[in-house]
Amino acid sequence: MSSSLLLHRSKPLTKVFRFSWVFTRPMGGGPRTFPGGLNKWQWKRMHEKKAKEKEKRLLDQEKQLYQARIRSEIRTKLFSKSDPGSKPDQESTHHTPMTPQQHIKALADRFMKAGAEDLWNEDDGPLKAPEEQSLSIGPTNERPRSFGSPIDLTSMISDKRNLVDNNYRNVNSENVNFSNYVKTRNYSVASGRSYNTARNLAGNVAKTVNNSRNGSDFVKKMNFSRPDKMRFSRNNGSPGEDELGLGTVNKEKPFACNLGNTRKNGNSRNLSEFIKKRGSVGRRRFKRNDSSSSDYDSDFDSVDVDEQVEGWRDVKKIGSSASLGKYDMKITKRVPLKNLEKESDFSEQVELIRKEISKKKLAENGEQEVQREEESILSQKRFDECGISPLTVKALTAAGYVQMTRVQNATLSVCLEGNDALVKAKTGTGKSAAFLLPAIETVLKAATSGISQRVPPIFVLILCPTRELASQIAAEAIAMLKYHDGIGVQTLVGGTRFKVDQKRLEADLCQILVATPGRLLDHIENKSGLSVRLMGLKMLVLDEADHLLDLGFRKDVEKIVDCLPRRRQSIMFSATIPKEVRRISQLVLKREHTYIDTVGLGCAETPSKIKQSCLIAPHELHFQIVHHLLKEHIMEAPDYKVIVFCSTGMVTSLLYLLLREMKMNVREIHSRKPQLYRTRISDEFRESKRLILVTSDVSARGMNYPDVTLVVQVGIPSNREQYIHRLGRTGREDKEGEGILLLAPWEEYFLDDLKDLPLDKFPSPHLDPDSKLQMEALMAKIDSSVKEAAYHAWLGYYNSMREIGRDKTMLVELANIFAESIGLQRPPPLFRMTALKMGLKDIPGIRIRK
Ligand SMILES: Nc1ncnc2c1ncn2[C@@H]1O[C@H](COP(=O)(O)OP(=O)(O)OP(=O)(O)O)[C@@H](O)[C@H]1O
Repeated sequence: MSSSLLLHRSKPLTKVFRFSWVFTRPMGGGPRTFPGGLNKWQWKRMHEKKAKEKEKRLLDQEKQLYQARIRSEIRTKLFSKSDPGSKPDQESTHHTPMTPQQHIKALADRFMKAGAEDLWNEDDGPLKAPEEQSLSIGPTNERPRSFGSPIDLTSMISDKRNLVDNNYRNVNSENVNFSNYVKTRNYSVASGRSYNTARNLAGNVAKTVNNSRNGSDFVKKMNFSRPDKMRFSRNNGSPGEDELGLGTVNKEKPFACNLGNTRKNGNSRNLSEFIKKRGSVGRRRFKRNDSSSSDYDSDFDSVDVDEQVEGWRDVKKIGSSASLGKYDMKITKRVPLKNLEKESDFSEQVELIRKEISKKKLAENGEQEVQREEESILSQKRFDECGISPLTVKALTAAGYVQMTRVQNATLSVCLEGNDALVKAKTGTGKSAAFLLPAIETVLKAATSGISQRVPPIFVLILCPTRELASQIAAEAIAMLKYHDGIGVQTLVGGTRFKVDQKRLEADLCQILVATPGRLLDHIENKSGLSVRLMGLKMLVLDEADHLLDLGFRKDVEKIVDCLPRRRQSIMFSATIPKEVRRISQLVLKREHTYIDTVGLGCAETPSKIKQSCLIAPHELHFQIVHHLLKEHIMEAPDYKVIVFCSTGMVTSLLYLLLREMKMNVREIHSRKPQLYRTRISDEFRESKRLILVTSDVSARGMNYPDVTLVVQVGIPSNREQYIHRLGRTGREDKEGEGILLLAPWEEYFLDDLKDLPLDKFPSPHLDPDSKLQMEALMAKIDSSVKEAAYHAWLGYYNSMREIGRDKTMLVELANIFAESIGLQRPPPLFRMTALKMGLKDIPGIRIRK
């Protein structure tokens, strides 16, 4: 498949149907007038027509898919034969989960209907075999058709025996055998046209037999072995009755077909019988050879070799039709009649085949190249080819960016044209630059428009969910603006002093503002002058768009959007865009926006180079297991860089303290920490190796810490999207990575949400009893206030999970086991109000603070 990029321009309904919805309701009846002033029948006909067109379109698509499949099947066969070292068919093709055969059968099943007749390629030959072309066998065509100079096997043997001997191996190994192919596809024919095929084939046999007195010798000399099964049968040639089971061929010598074996099959009449009835030539010949089945082999083999050698193109055609099995209605045109007309020159033919095969091989290598390109996040396009400012290109080059990533390539032109866009691309594929580049161009364009304004406008507003991410985006923007003068980038995030922000905004240049929604809204609502500056806004960017439209942020985002000018461009980016987000994206985007999905339908949303696995173990063992996993990983990867995600800030803090006690090189980031500390740790982790970061979801999205070797997720993530984003902190920029999800047995249901992702089962680790004791001893050293806070946070987090939150008794039981496992003698009490709000007031096991 070419690029998995999907471009879809959402169009408003009004574009499709520009009708006024006028319904005139007659007494007791349905509407008389339909949209567009159509009457009931016109309306109905219009819909029928549309439905037919749609069906035809779908059929066409399936047809193309089907044909491509056939071609790839043939290719696979060709090269698995040509390359002795290659893997067998099943392995060499990558069509999962269906095997190619299953897929073809499935597609063929769908063509079991009228309309499938036009399935063939143009070059497959005429729809009906012209009368003069068909081989006459049987009462209607008594005389065999003239094929020009018949193939003289005797002379061929004498002249070309060496060549044949030499080339047979090539032909045998490199070419697809018709019969073999037929066998693979379970070829059987169920129509009058298929009967022609039988006649042609039979005639072909007969002709060759007739013209080659030494046919059997020839075959013997070629050392053709007897095939294991070969079956031909037909019923009178009438449509629907005729059945030609073009049987199987010896696997070693695929050109060899055993007519002798055919006769053993009681269900089908064999070819010799068939020929006896239908053609005198065939009858005479087959009678003579009746005593020796190998001769029959020989006779047929020679024809088959002949066919193979004369043009393997026809193999392709035949392959296609054969693959339709009994559903095929157009066998006639598949008969490679014209091949029989020419006198064959073995050497030329073999040469031809060789050329064809090497051409195919080249094409296949090209395909592999394309596949490699598709796997890479980089596109073929360079930044200096995409029409952005040369100064930006210079800065990009200085930062080591030369080629665009695929998402950048896919989105840049759309964004530069001023369209609204919703963009989905895997984690670590360069989405930040994909929106920063058009943002910079927007500023450059707006700045040169020359309208002097009293207050300097902010041209681009970038919203993102976390403070660290805002800083990271601002830093990347500043790097891209390295050679541009007079363009300022600023951040507005929580955790800093409001007044300081305000002064900074007034004093320094700010055409691009990167902000978290809460703090930005504070500034807007405090009438700090920011709203006026935002009235000049040209572009709004939502990074981690799905998260910003989550319940936690949506209200703030809506309020912010309400304060922005309507004439603006809006673009939204994320690695995950669930359906609900697409639906509500019009809170921000114009209805006519472009949806760009570089992940592709049906493809895993996680980077392919991340090894993902899941480990199921009781909650109370989780900390011990994390320690074990870290130890193992550090031994395997000396330059380790690990992120451990915990469900809440306080649990993060507890695990951090415990790992620190265990002498691991560890840091923590979560929302309970002061912003300065968070920034410092974030910067340190970005620069470091051999470091473990224990964090809550504040680091889950967008954070670009290079070369993270392992991500461990402890406990169930809040949803599938969060799992994907956390995991995406590793395996960025096409690098390898590993992710382990650690779940309690009751959390296993979550795996249902990940069933389309390539998760393996992680083997249960052997936990060292000594380390358990050591851990208990160290846990005892940790301040109990931290443990109590962790217990409360744990309870709060899981209480908000629908699945467990409903069963309060169970929840409290599990929470109390957790409390015990972290060394709390008794579960810490809750405030009455808190317990009430959580619905836990009267649940056994919950203690209420007096
Ligand atoms: N054209 C490019 N050439 C080389 N490297 C690039 C290019 N564009 C981006 N990168 C690098 O790719 C890495 C990931 O980029 P970025 O953080 O923008 O990914 P992302 O898609 O936004 O990830 P996430 O979904 O996690 O937010 C960064 O280190 C960035 O420097």
